[in-house]
Amino acid sequence: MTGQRSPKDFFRPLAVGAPEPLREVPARPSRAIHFFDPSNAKMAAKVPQMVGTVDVLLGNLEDAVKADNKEAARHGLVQIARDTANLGGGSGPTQLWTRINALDSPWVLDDLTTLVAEIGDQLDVVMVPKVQGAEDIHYVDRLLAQLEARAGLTRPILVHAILETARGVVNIEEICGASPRMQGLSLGPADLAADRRMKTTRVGGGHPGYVVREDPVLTSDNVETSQRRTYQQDLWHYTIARMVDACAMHGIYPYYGPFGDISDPVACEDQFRNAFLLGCVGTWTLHPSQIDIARRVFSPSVDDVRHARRVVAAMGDGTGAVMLDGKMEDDASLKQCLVMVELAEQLAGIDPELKEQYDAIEVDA
Ligand SMILES: CCC(=O)SCCNC(=O)CCNC(=O)[C@H](O)C(C)(C)COP(=O)(O)OP(=O)(O)OC[C@H]1O[C@@H](n2cnc3c(N)ncnc32)[C@H](O)[C@@H]1OP(=O)(O)O
Ligand SMILES: O=CC(=O)O
Ligand SMILES: [Mg+2]
Repeated sequence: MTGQRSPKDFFRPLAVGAPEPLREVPARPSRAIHFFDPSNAKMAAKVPQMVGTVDVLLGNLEDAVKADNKEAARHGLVQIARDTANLGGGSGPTQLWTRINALDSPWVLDDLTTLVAEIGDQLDVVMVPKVQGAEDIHYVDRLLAQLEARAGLTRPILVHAILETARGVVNIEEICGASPRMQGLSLGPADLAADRRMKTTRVGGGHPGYVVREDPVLTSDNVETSQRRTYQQDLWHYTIARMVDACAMHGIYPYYGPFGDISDPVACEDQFRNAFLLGCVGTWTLHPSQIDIARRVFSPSVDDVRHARRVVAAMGDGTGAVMLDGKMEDDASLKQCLVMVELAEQLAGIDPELKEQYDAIEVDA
């Protein structure tokens, strides 16, 4: 593809002395990417006690941080990273991510140069907002390599793109394949709605006007018999499905993004679950009350793990077809079950409560 590196150069470091790019993106649990504003003293004070209780802590520098607080947020993040034990750095229970300012903003260059120099060894992933195409990833890729080399880092910092422009959606495959640093994509429903000129005013979630109405049921005299019910549809289905395919094709991870109605945990849970079922591995949490919802939704249920283990056991060498509870299982349903079993194993490795629940599962033949 035009502008892409040739296969032989794809995994070469982009600066002398920069760490070797990874061949495979590590599958680290990231059910909740928890956003905090490092310039907000109350939020910042809560961060140390959140380590170990949430998969990812993300110091947000972009939207939702007031322009006057941009520098305080950047320096606040450096301070928090330095002062908080076991935060980020490729191992440990909680990763450290940041969302930098947009690439055309007056703040982004200082965001990257400061953060990589000061806390690059702790920073696991840099989330880049409003990514339009591969050129944005190429810019960040080269700059990160130069900064990593200067800082003497031995582990590459990964890059995550937010899909929040129409052009970004159109260019989704080239964005995912633009660099071995690409870790994943998040849906940015608020900016995406604005960029598409959708007629919504919400941050993610559904809309009562986006419905399908059932057909009229008529009597023999052509009179409608009852009220026609409507069914609310998911505004984000198309975009999330595209993200899931593009990410799976490139071996990287898709995430739902923000759900802004903090006071509606039920709808939040539904939106997160739709994304989980379609293939997303996690979501953003904007308020502490959303963390448990994300953790619950993006961890396979005990019933699903029990069923998946039963199918794996019944399928023996993994070929052929068997009947379980009146349903046919074969190589393809086995592969789905293995996704569930592997995710459960991975999560049990970092979540003692889940480990206990999964370990207690008894599988009958
Ligand atoms: C729209 C597209 C996007 O870009 S979404 C991503 C950008 N937005 C964000 O990052 C928003 C992050 N969240 C927030 O700013 C706050 O949670 C908002 C939504 C403003 C609500 O804050 P507030 O009114 O203080 O809520 P509250 O009174 O219920 O808070 C209770 C205590 O919890 C704290 N808290 C709040 N949010 C967080 C958070 N994200 N991380 C850590 N702590 C948080 C509050 O400071 C408050 O603390 P305390 O009990 O007063 O000490
Ligand atoms: O940044 C997120 C969005 O929804 O916009
Ligand atoms: Mg946005």
